Amino acid sequence: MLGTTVSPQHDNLWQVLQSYYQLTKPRIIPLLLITTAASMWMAADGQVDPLLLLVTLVGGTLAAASAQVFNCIYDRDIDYEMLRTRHRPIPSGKIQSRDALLFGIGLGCLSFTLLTVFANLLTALLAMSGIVFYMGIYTHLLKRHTVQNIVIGGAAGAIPALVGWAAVTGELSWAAWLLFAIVFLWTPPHFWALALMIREDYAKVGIPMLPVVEGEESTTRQIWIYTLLVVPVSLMLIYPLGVSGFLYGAIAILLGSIFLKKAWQLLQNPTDNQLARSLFKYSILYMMLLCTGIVVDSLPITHQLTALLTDKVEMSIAAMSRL
Ligand code: HEM
Ligand SMILES: CC(C)=CCC/C(C)=C/CC/C(C)=C/COP(=O)(O)OP(=O)(O)O
Repeated sequence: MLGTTVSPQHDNLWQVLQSYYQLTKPRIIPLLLITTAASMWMAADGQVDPLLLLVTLVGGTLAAASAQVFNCIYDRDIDYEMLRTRHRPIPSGKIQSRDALLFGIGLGCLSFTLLTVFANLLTALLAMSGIVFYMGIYTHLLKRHTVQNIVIGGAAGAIPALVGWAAVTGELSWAAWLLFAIVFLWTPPHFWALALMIREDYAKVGIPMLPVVEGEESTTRQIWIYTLLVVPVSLMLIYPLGVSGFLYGAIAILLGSIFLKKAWQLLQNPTDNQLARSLFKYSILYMMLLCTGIVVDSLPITHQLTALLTDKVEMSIAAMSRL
């Protein structure tokens, strides 16, 4: 049954368009796309075909939007109950579930067609698997039933990294799976920091998010463990995989140190909402800058500058050893 929680309001065209836009949870999509783009640059050794980049990012946007629309339909009952989400288009009565369903299907079909025609079938299938995983596994099976919901469900959010690699190469490789692993391990600190701030909302609707079920101390301990894991895993792009270099390494170490410091501070003060907010905001900046680091590191100009610098250092060492 696809009835709405509140009877639909009649708005002008602009308001209707805005409501459909809001239904796609648009604020999250850019970061998903940044992981796709980073993966594409890495796969293409810094030289990405601009048309393929555009098509993949548009296809990825449509797929993520479709997934979010289905999630909004399925979760309309709890979205209506929670303060953070009750203004969303379905619980607030601006869009009917039936119309949203057609919109979500349309977005998914467009994405599949675009990616199949202009990228390749693997890319399109991966994007569709993102929709199925987010909707079927995370939203339906896990979110309301297990405290591990976002750990396993986090795999959906990591799929865009695979999409980017597949678009460039037509296959998957260790590097693609490593970027997947970085996003996967990053998701628990990202989400639990936020969940610490809004646990009452989740408790009210009976969603078993970790801070609700196990409390602040256990949550901050698990945030710390995942942060401890994500930092060394981010460095594996340099060794053993050898797909990123010194510049990325410096960026990953700097960003990772700040991530660890913030997670450690929260571990020492599990009830401090300001620290949780700061970690949540930083988690977004971390992923944004880490992916930017991957892109910049992959550029031919960076390779040339690194080679030049290495030559100079080697020459200086040779000159000093002759003295
Ligand atoms: C299971 C995995 C995830 C869960 C449960 C989750 C949950 C959330 C929630 C509840 C918010 C607050 C949104 C709001 O206030 O409406 C949020 C914000 C955000 N998430 Fe995640 N997230 C997950 C994975 C990801 C991934 C993989 C990315 C991108 C790589 C991402 C990027 C963002 C961004 C950029 C924001 C901030 C949006 C804003 O500006 O308000 N999230 N996340
Ligand atoms: C390739 C592809 C299409 C991948 C799908 C990626 C995707 C849509 C990830 C979303 C991750 C996310 C923000 C989950 C929050 O859901 P929630 O239901 O817990 O959030 P809410 O409480 O704000 O509703």
